[in-house]
Amino acid sequence: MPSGEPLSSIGIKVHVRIRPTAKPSPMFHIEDQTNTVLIDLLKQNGGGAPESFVDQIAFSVNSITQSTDQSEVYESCGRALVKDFLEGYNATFIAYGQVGSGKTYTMAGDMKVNAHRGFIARAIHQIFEEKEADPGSGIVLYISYLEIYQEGMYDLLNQRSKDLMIIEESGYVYIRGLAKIPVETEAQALMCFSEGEKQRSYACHQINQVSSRSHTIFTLCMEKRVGRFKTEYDTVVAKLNLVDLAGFERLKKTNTSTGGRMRVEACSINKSLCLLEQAVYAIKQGQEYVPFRQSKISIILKEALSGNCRTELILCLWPEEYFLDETIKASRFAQRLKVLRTFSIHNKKIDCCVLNERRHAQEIANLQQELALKDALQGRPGLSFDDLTLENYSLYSRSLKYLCELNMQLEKVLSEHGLVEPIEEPQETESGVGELTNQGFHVGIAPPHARPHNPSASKPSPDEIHCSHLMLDYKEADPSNDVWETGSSFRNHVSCNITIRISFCLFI
Ligand SMILES: Nc1ncnc2c1ncn2[C@@H]1O[C@H](COP(=O)(O)OP(=O)(O)OP(=O)(O)O)[C@@H](O)[C@H]1O
Repeated sequence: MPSGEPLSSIGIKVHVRIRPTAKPSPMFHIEDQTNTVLIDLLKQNGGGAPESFVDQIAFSVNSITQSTDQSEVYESCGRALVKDFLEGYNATFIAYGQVGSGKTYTMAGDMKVNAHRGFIARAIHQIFEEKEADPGSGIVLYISYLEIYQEGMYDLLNQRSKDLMIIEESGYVYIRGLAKIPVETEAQALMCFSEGEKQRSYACHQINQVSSRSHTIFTLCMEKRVGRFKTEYDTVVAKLNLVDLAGFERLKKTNTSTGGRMRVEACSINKSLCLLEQAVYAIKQGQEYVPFRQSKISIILKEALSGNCRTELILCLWPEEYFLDETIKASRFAQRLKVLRTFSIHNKKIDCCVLNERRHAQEIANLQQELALKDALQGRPGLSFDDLTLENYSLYSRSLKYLCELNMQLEKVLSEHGLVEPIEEPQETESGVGELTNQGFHVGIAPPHARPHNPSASKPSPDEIHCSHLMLDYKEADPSNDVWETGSSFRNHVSCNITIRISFCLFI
């Protein structure tokens, strides 16, 4: 993909991961060839007993895996997205499903056993592998770890953090106060992740012994320098969000229906997921107003759902009879999400030099306008400043500086040798060829200050613009010798009988 080229819209990918279960439902099927999840529905017979499996709902997805092998799942669902991130594209990977379906197992896994490490540790490994393989790429990485617990936002990498605030600026969402920890090695990054994990809110209930009570977003930000002077844009930046959503739960099934903290947590989780679903539905329907601001997780996922981001979702399913309703509900959400389209831009940060150049270009444009206005007022129409480009401008500024220095040098050297009188008031010379001999010709090359001007033409040609160099030639002051040397080594000849010629043409 050529740098800086925006991509056309891309669809959100949905992968399904089916967790192992002792009692799989006979009504749950998968069709590997077409990547379809099929669920049989019982037809109710006038409120009586179900007649037969007559209806079937089909959910088509991008891939389905029943593997318990973490590495296999990462290779098929994660590696490509992390590669996109390393190339400079924003990416988000979301784990979604009911409680106990395997979201945290997929994202975090078990850090103590290598083979059981989840998506986050594997992504970190892939990123540092790439960084180390190409030390010249200058990859710089930062980590943030955010938790949304009962609509409050907390920094898992800073225990003292209070409820953080979301800032939305020019369509981008930031979390004010969220730490961005620079990490140089894989070990440092894993350490950050493990420290954050320790701060997460978990609880034990009937369905899951270690159930997440919050949504978490582990973010890796990358800056990749691509050579300061090679191109205009020299830093590629990208963000990888790894999202472990809390699972929706039926209060009766988790046995948290009798009040207390876990019930409040469950209600908050269910509500936020329901609001996220509403936002997804609104985008899918093409509604003008999308209710992102109704919940923290919705607004944080705004970019992943409809902005500059490559987004993939892993739908974790637990295909037991007991959870069939939850399986259908989760599959419906994923199906809606799958039709959403985002876009993806190769993100580049403009460096200060370029910004300065742009500022100069703007300044020139403003000055040109002013000068044109002045000329018009003074009755000098027809002068054009179009050819004074940024390049010419810097050439001009350099010539000017050079001129001033040379002028002083020239005066000094010549007056030291008693060849000329020091010049108090520099003559204003706009253009032309001055000739200086050791006979005492007064020389003054004044820094031009009026405007880009060539007396011989109303509009300077680009060639003439390039003449704004000062030429310093010298030759032996022998009239028969017509060979001019160029350069400032006339200093060595000054005591001899030489002629110095200064030619310049400035558009001032
Ligand atoms: N694909 C899988 N292979 C092996 N074990 C799994 C798999 N998925 C889940 N498990 C096991 O099931 C249990 C529950 O998984 P996990 O905690 O990841 O669910 P969850 O969706 O994150 O639940 P919650 O929403 O309550 O946090 C864990 O003990 C985990 O090890």
